[in-house]
Amino acid sequence: MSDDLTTPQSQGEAELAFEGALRPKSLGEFVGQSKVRGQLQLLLTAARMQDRTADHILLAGPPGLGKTTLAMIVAAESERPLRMSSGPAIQHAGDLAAVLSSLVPGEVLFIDEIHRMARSAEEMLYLAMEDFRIDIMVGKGAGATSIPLDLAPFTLVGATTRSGLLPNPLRDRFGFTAHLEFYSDGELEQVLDRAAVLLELDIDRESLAEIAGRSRGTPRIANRLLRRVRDYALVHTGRADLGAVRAALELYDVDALGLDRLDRAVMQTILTRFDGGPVGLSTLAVSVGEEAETIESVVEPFLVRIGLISRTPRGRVATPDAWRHFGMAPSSAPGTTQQALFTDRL
Ligand SMILES: Nc1ncnc2c1ncn2[C@@H]1O[C@H](COP(=O)(O)OP(=O)(O)OP(=O)(O)O)[C@@H](O)[C@H]1O
Ligand SMILES: [Mg+2]
Repeated sequence: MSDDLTTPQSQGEAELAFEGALRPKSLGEFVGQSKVRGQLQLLLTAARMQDRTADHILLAGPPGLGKTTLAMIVAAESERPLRMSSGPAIQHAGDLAAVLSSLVPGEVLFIDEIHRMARSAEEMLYLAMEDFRIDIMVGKGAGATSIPLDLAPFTLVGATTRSGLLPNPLRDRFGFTAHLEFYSDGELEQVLDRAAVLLELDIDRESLAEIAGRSRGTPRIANRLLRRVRDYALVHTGRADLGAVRAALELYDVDALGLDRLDRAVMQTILTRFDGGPVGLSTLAVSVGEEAETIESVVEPFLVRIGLISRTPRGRVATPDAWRHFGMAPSSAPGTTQQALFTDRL
């Protein structure tokens, strides 16, 4: 991925430390996602009333919307210890067996990017989730035997940016799937307001609204832009006002809609190379030199949400708003790029 200010993925250690400091610690502090919050609250309260471990929870949604934060909150609210792992770290069933067999009763196990776990581990996880038991294979070939091992009851919290990639048997074993949505500008203002207090930054409402509007519906980006505005105020203007916000965001190429370089590259490609579309996902990915997965899970959901592209059975199409935002007019001779039109992977 690029290192643009508006990529929703986390960028390095400094940002991780910063995120840790700003992470809400309870459901009450968690801004927005009111539906998901209500659903989680009920599930956790019921478990607590019966003094049992909560059902397994799957958190699905684009990067930076609060999946890791919610996993930590689940553990904190249920007053249980939290173990953190991730799909890429579980490349063999043995990796998972080691984690599962060392859990203490009631522990919350967070597996980030769960769609990237090894297949063999996935199968072990089915049994573990359902019966709190795993079968450990010993030996090879005809002499191989499986030894059953009982596990302490645990709550699995899985996070994924690609819930479509999860096999059905795994998805079905979660008691609840939370689909996180992009945040409204008003909600992002609340996120920023809270962050400004924690950063001891004096900033007015108008400025917060301006940052919120350019944050791609994503708290991680909102917080990152706020940091750059803080820098700008420190170095140049002495205070974080609308002038500082506009100048800082212009300096970092964040446009009025919060589009970043990759968003713009995708839009320009659809508009100019493909005459507004329709164009298929993999053709688009090749054209902008980015992986189809990134386009599909990071770029496209946001562009669809703000109404710049729509998905049709024949591929991605630019909307009239898109032509307007980029100051272009639809080509008067549609079909001139027909030979470049593919409708793969709709
Ligand atoms: N609802 C929220 N209220 C306040 N701050 C939030 C909220 N959601 C996320 N944040 C902030 O955004 C940052 C990123 O959130 P988080 O790390 O939980 O995202 P994520 O969904 O796990 O992203 P990824 O898919 O990249 O792992 C957090 O550090 C936190 O400061
Ligand atoms: Mg995360």
